[in-house]
Amino acid sequence: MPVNAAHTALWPAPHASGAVDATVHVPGSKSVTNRALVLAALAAEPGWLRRPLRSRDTLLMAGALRAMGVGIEEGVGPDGSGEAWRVIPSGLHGPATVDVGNAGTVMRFLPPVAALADGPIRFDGDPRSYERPLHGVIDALRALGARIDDDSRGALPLTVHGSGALEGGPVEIDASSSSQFVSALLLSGPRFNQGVEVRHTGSRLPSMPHIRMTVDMLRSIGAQVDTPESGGEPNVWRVTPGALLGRDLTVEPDLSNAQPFLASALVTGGRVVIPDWPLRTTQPGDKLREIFTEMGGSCELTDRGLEFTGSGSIHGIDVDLGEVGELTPGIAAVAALADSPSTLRGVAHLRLHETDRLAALTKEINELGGDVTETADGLHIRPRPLHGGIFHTYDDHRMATAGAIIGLAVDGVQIENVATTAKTLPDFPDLWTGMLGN
Ligand SMILES: O=C(O)C1=C[C@@H](OP(=O)(O)O)[C@@H](O)[C@H](O)C1
Ligand SMILES: C=C(OP(=O)(O)O)C(=O)O
Repeated sequence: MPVNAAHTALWPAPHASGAVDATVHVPGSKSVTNRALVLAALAAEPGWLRRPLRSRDTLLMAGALRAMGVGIEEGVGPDGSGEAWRVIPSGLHGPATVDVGNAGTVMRFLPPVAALADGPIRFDGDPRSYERPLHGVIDALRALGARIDDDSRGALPLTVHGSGALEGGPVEIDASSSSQFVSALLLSGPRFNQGVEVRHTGSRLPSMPHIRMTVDMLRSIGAQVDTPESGGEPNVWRVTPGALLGRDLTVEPDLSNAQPFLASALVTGGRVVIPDWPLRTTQPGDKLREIFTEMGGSCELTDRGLEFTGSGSIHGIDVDLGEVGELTPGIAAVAALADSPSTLRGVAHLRLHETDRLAALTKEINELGGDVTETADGLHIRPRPLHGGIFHTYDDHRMATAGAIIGLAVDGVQIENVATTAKTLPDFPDLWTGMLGN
């Protein structure tokens, strides 16, 4: 289908005729896959990545690393089980061009990698990528010794003129608009001559679980990282220079992408099982066990995975989502169907995500008859009877899945450009209809 046709195409969101009862195998985590690719590319020896997510964001990451000289080959993991990528590090080099699409992980994690390459690396992406904050990464890299041409905009497009090495050392950044600034500098930190010491100077720091994920994954391949949680100063992370090991890593299912499926149990009073739900994880989606329980469900971790059951009632919630911002669209969709109002707080930075998510959720839910108002840092949602209509998605995968959740309970919801779910979950329409038994 030509791109424009895909954009305007309408997908009739399936209406649930009864309680769902399904097992849904959710593909791998975007955040884990893209960190694992970067770390494997910076390692001193080849590594394996099993069950990687294959979606627009991760294929862009793999393509960008390949363009800088890294080998990423299709294969079968060392124990013969499952599809895998074998990542073979090499001397990183330019000239190369990186398409970041609208992937925050690609646009933020790769400029520090490019600073370690020999030669110019040009970064460009979707129109929205020009509007997403990148100044924290650009300013920090300059302070650490990199040369970057960005036409003084502090944003994409830009060129990193890598010289094969970066001095590194201490740097201050304000990461209140994205935790990915911190993760980006830490991920490449072991390869900087002096390592890196990142001090966050802003007020809030969103998405702490994603920073913990960065630290955990760095440690698991041999990096030494000091953090506020390991007895260091508040808001300071320090990575010691050193070689990274090649690892054999199996990617966990994407728990944020499990959200619409769990929501379907809440909305229909049904039951959904997500196999391979990790017992211990840094993924923010794990918080759904608590949030969706408070909203009316119950869950149990068993040998089969996470078994989540809806009670038939959905309750409103008052919650700070600053740590788990990417869950906001799905929670807002469920809240619009609840039996009492909700207040979602702590997510002002969502205005700079794939789209302005606070504005988009307000407009789209209200156009279906809802009563949502934006606050300085979130949403007030007062449930009202909703009706069918077009749910616009603004090239935002999580808007599409939020619309699908509402469509379960409201007849006649049509999702514009459901194909945008390919950013992190290309199988979404099939998994959704499969779950509903269609
Ligand atoms: O590091 C990561 O993998 C992510 C961090 C978060 O970004 P922000 O801190 O910009 O919200 C999150 O919303 C995004 O989906 C993935
Ligand atoms: C904010 C998100 O993505 P990105 O990695 O592009 O920031 C998201 O997936 O919800």
